[in-house]
Amino acid sequence: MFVSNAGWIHFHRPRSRPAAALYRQNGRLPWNRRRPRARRQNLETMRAVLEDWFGWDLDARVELDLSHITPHPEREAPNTATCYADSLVFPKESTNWPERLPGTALLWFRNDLRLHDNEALRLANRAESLLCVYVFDERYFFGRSRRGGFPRIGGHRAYFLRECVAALRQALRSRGQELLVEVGSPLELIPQLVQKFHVQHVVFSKEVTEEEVATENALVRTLEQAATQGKVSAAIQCHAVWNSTLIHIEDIDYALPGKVSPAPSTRLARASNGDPSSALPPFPNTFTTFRRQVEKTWPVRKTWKCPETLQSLPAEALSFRTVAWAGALPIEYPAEATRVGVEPPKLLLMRPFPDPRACYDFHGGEVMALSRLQEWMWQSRSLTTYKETRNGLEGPDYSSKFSCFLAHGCLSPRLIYAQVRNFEARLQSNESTYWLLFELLWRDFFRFTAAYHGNALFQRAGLRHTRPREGALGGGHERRPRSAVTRRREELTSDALLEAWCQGQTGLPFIDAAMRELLLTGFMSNRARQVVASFLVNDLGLDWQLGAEWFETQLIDYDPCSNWGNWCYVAGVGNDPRSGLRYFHPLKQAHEYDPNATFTKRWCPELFWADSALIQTPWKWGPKMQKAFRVTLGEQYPHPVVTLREPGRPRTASTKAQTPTAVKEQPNESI
Ligand SMILES: Cc1cc2nc3c(=O)[nH]c(=O)nc-3n(C[C@H](O)[C@H](O)[C@H](O)COP(=O)(O)OP(=O)(O)OC[C@H]3O[C@@H](n4cnc5c(N)ncnc54)[C@H](O)[C@@H]3O)c2cc1C
Repeated sequence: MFVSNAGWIHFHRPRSRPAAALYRQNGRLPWNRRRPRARRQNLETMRAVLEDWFGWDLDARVELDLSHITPHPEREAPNTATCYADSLVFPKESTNWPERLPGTALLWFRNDLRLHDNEALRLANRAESLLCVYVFDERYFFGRSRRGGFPRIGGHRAYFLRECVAALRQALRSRGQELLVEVGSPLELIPQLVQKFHVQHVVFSKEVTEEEVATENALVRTLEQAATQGKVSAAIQCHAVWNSTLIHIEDIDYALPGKVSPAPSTRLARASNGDPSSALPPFPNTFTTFRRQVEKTWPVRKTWKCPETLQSLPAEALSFRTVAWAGALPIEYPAEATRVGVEPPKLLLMRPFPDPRACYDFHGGEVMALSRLQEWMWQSRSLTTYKETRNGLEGPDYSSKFSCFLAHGCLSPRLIYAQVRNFEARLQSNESTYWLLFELLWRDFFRFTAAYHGNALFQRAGLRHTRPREGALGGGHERRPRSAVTRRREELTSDALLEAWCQGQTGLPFIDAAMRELLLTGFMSNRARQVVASFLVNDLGLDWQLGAEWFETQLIDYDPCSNWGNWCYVAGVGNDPRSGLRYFHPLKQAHEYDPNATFTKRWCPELFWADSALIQTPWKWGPKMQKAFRVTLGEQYPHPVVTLREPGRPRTASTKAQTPTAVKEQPNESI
């Protein structure tokens, strides 16, 4: 496969296929250097053709090496050091870190898979030698969610994560370092490495959610125990570094567990159990209070640039650089997987078939993240219209698509901030440029909220500590005489309803389109997320935790704080100043955000012939209409699992009492 000077992508044909068939299939694809989208589509087609040749095992057997294709000049991956040189300056000292760390530091990469603005790396690099480690945590790869029993991590995210780790390893190698990759439990593996390489400092980025904090604390306990038994150095120290938010936890005046001042470089056990009963006020319940306080001064620290060279590997580790001991990026699950009796796991780290309808071709890694930042902000200048387009559903540029990179730590939120300020100073400052920062504050807010409320975020009662209404059929329902359709709803069990929702088979085209997009690509727009979440809670009357768990499985950009925080919010158990559930009427939302039904038809192609004005209410189609639209309900497309009240019709007194508040956008509060 190569790109000719004329800009055509040529495929070599595998010999095993008849030449005529292949020629029809591949031929030549135009690769227009001036049109990145066209190029992307061609690359997608190319991938699809290759997938077809090699079947579903493409990624396992053949690594698509596109590096020899000359990159499009506009899409060229920027070099962190040069491209953003003016915003990447050394920040004020974050904490009271020591100038030097004696001995070897082990840097455990978690959701901070980048070199730029990575404070954990910065601290670890002060040691005499540095050992970088990433562990594919078996708990997520083999585990199941608590209520729904879904896999904790699905194929889309697993593949993206693998790309992020591969890119990190590449970046470290280019600076004379190495990334040791392991699969298993960090609680077992890290102490082993500490012992083997005589590590004195274990450095990692601080997380805030239940499981991750439990892991951190357990690791500290294990190391302390090992130290008392003489297995590891008695001077072993753990350093948990705050690394993930726009606003540093130390720079907001709220009492939060995890606040580490005044002595951050102490044992984690002391550090992570900050005292919430200190003199500082508690973290606010509402976003507005938090935002106003932050916006008074915007205390965003400057970003930190990674040095060109890093400390060397410990002497004992130098030998593993060229041997398999450095760990292979797992394409398939390790043999031990069969021991725990999980289903064939090899699919999970492989990319599901890349759907050419996806709004964006997500690839993990720091370079891809910086490239996206460059492309979206500076080249297409989509930032200038972000506020107007952010509720879109289709295409790469209606929103930034930064979330996937932020969730895995390939992109620093402070770098985005610096770039926005740069953009405002050089090109344009308007409501849209502000709004991106506003959304990043929502991300921070959910993270601090998770830190403050701890486990409550994952409980059914959420942050309100009140029980949500049990199985209530929300405000979308009209009390009508029973029809065939409403009977169907009653006959369906909760499991069947959940299954229909997850698979995009509810019979409500807009909902199905969004859920199929999630299933097939691992991404869904913010607007669609709100609508499908509201539908699950209010219209299907299902437990919101099941929805949150399904999102956890599917989303590439899964972030426990943003996901569970938003779900709590929609389910009415979060920190929404308005009481009650938030209701997004699916029909109203469809008419408003997908008026021509292009999004719906893209993901529900069986409804392609349906009239755009009628497509959202298939239960109203009589036999003649079904014939005209070339679809038979119950065959090509399912009957709806619920019937919905027409939007805008006044509610009766009896339904009013039960119904959740329909969402009326409040510009200063809406997410
Ligand atoms: C039910 C539900 C579940 C969600 N789960 C996740 C999740 O697991 N991970 C995740 O990153 N986001 C989640 N979100 C928030 C939001 O939908 C995504 O961040 C956004 O769609 C990502 O696309 P983008 O990067 O193009 O967003 P943009 O509109 O370009 O926003 C820029 C950035 O701001 C932040 N942001 C925007 N909206 C929100 C929000 N509502 N809450 C928190 N941060 C926000 C994100 O970091 C995002 O990357 C969820 C929203 C809902 C309603």
